[in-house]
Amino acid sequence: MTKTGLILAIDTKDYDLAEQWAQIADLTGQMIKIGMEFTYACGFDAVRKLARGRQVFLDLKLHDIPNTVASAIASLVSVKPAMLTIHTLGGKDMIKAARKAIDVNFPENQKPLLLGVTVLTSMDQENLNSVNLHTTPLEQVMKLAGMALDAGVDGLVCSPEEVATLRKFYEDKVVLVVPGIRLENAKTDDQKRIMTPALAHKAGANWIVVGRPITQSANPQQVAEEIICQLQD
Ligand SMILES: O=c1ccn([C@@H]2O[C@H](COP(=O)(O)O)[C@@H](O)[C@H]2O)c(=O)[nH]1
Repeated sequence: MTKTGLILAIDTKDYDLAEQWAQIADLTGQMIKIGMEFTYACGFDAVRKLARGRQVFLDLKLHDIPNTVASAIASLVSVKPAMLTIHTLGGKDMIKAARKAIDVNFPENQKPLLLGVTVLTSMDQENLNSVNLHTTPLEQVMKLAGMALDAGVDGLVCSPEEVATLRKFYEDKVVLVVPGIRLENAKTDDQKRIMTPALAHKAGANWIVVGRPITQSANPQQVAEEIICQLQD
């Protein structure tokens, strides 16, 4: 069975709260995810400060022309992220430029994994249709996955619903990072393609990403520990 780790999503505009959550992640041995909310609100000095001494997934979901994405990635070296994201919908030229930017700019032992976001976990069939995509989420994820892996990503961000198919097809040749995790299998917010931690682990996720179910709970550390228990075989 694939080993699954927990990544805590630090989605807040408040530096002190981010530090409190990151310390819970430190105690339970988790990686932290820094995304747009914290970065835009607190700035890059704060990102570097929060990242210092920690394993960081920098989830900025870059999506622009190849030259701009490559230049942006070159500016992220000082954060020393373990993983970073681009949108696969940026296309193969953008992905190849991102690959090259990592290979050229990051020191050999500090190259982050390049992850391609496939179909956002907040999108269901209706949402796909609304952007004129008349495929199922699974078909769209598989199509983007093939293109993105050919173009040079190390792994994919997908919903738990696609993990088993991707794992069967690519075996252990791809890193699968999986948000859309909910403690109950019931849709209550913006996440549409969801699963519990235990089921995402069984399906073959390398990492699950969890934010609000931990950070908005009455006892974040306890919930994090309970989730980690669900990831044991
Ligand atoms: O398809 C995607 C890609 C990224 N995310 C990010 O993961 C976390 C999930 O947080 P929750 O509070 O557990 O919903 C959040 O930072 C998203 O930006 C995603 O949800 N789906």
